[in-house]
Amino acid sequence: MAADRRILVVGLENAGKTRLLRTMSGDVTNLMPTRGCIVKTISYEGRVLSLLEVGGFARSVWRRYANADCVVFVVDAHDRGRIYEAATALAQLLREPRLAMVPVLVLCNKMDIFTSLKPEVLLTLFAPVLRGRPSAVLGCSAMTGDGVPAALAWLAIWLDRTRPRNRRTLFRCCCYSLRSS
Ligand SMILES: Nc1nc2c(ncn2[C@@H]2O[C@H](COP(=O)(O)OP(=O)(O)OP(=O)(O)O)[C@@H](O)[C@H]2O)c(=O)[nH]1
Ligand SMILES: [Mg+2]
Repeated sequence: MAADRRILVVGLENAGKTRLLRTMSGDVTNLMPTRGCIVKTISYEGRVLSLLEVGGFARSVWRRYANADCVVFVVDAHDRGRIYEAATALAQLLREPRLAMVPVLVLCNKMDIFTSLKPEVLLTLFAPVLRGRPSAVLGCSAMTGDGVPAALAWLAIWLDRTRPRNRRTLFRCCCYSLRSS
């Protein structure tokens, strides 16, 4: 089996990260805010993707998990009052040197709610944060699954173009976080 590729999934509390991972893996159990982190491993067209969610409440430790091949940043596009906070949080994370040039996918979640901000609007806010690296800003609904296949397809393209990183510390950090949360 192919070596797994590791994707760091972060975003503010309530953005929909756990729902997204569950939609990707076909798990429909109840949601709770994530304390520490969650790992979901899925198969996608011959690839093994390990998706590591670090909860929004654990924002101060996101960068401990920077040894990833790709970053997915989930935004609650319906929560207009926290959009700037979300962009600032991503900008702070991407100052981490280990994330230089790592592909970043911004997922504008909750597109099933018609008053949510559209990806085109959020693009203007996130573009300066993403400048100089492979990136995309896409809409999705973790609730209905709309946009999730396109997100996976984008990740697959960029993972195939980049070599796996040396990430021996990723799961050690993860165990530490689970013990300490
Ligand atoms: N309408 C709608 N609600 C969503 C969507 N995605 C998530 N939610 C809801 O938003 C709430 C938070 O979802 P979670 O997946 O737990 O959010 P999270 O980003 O993992 O939050 P933390 O673990 O606290 O960082 C839940 O009530 C979800 O059902 C979506 O696409 N549309
Ligand atoms: Mg969560």
